[in-house]
Amino acid sequence: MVFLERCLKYESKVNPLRLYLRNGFKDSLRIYVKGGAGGNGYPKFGGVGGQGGSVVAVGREHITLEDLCRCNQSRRFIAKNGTHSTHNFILGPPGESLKFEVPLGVTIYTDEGKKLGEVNKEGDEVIVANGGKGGHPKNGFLGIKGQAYNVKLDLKLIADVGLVGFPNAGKSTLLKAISHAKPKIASYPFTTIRPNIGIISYPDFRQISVADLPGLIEGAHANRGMGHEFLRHVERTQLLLVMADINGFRLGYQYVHRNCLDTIVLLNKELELYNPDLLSKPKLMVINKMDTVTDHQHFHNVRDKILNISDVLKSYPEEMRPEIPFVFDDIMAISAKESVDDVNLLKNKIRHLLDVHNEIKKKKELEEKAEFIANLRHNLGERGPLVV
Ligand SMILES: Nc1nc2c(ncn2[C@@H]2O[C@H](COP(=O)(O)OP(=O)(O)OP(=O)(O)O)[C@@H](O)[C@H]2O)c(=O)[nH]1
Ligand SMILES: [Mg+2]
Repeated sequence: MVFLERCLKYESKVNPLRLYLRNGFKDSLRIYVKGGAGGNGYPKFGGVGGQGGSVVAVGREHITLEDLCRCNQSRRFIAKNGTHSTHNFILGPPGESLKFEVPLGVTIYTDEGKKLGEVNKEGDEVIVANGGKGGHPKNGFLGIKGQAYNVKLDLKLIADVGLVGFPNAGKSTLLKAISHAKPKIASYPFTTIRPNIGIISYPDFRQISVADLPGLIEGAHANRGMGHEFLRHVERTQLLLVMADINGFRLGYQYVHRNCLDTIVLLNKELELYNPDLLSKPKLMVINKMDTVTDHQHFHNVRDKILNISDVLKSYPEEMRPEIPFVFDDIMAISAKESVDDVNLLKNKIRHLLDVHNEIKKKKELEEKAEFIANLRHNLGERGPLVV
């Protein structure tokens, strides 16, 4: 713990999302946890043993799963046993709990897949293994063992914006253009093999984090390609930025060429198959590589079709057709590589959309609260006034 505190002091001035860039990216970790055993009771005086300590995960902003490995290389987290009851201490003191720090966005599962809890905010605590009860008259004065098992820490990034698209669409190129991130960029598919995070910094010091994910291909839901397993990282983003290449995509010569609209329909289908809730998020459509086409009418055609997607989908085979069609907040045409103006416009659009949706969310929460209070008042009124 002391070492961890030292690590944290050193890291405390660094933006937590930047830590992922520096430390590489680990999004899953298996550890062993063991709650302390309860202390034995003292039959002669009816003494009760101390409760065993628990193992508790605590959410901390400035930490990564790599830090956790570095600070506890054995990956064993064991709490202290409760003290036996004696003639001096009829009630045995409880064992000390072991608290360890985990990054925000971690969900903890047992090997059987049971979810123990989520850590989403600074200071959130999840009891990962309970300590055993102390021995007392009803259990024959024998302390009970604490829970002991392996658990998996699954990290979902908490970025503001998630970049999704087919491979080669230019997602990493965009991330590089809007932030100081240095993702690998190349003209072949699947250049990005793990999520990258970049921070957009605005002149008024506002910062917005963007997660660039490996490209998705059709059939991703059936584990084709590698994008699917990373989709969980967009589950907690507030805005989805869907990116498509105006020229479409072809995985290789043995595969069919998908035009720009096809790739958007296929992305729609893949996101829906992964988790339909993703489709209710605010979404921005960005058509990239506009510098490669001379005729902008092509973009307008694609945009018109996206706006009429329900009709357009009728012409697609059933297996490609999503049930919940994309509805975008806006559709933009850019050249991530060649146009600084386009990139700046996009940066401002991202900020604007996040602000608008946050306002809507806040308003909705206030309305729900007001409705709850109104219902409460109504119910109390029916039962007559409260007498205190
Ligand atoms: N002409 C042009 N080329 C672009 C543009 N944006 C990206 N590219 C090129 O497209 C290729 C793929 O770009 P990436 O940024 O690696 O694409 P990606 O979507 O991150 O690809 P994956 O990581 O494989 O999913 C690279 O050769 C880029 O230079 C653009 O606006 N115009
Ligand atoms: Mg990439």
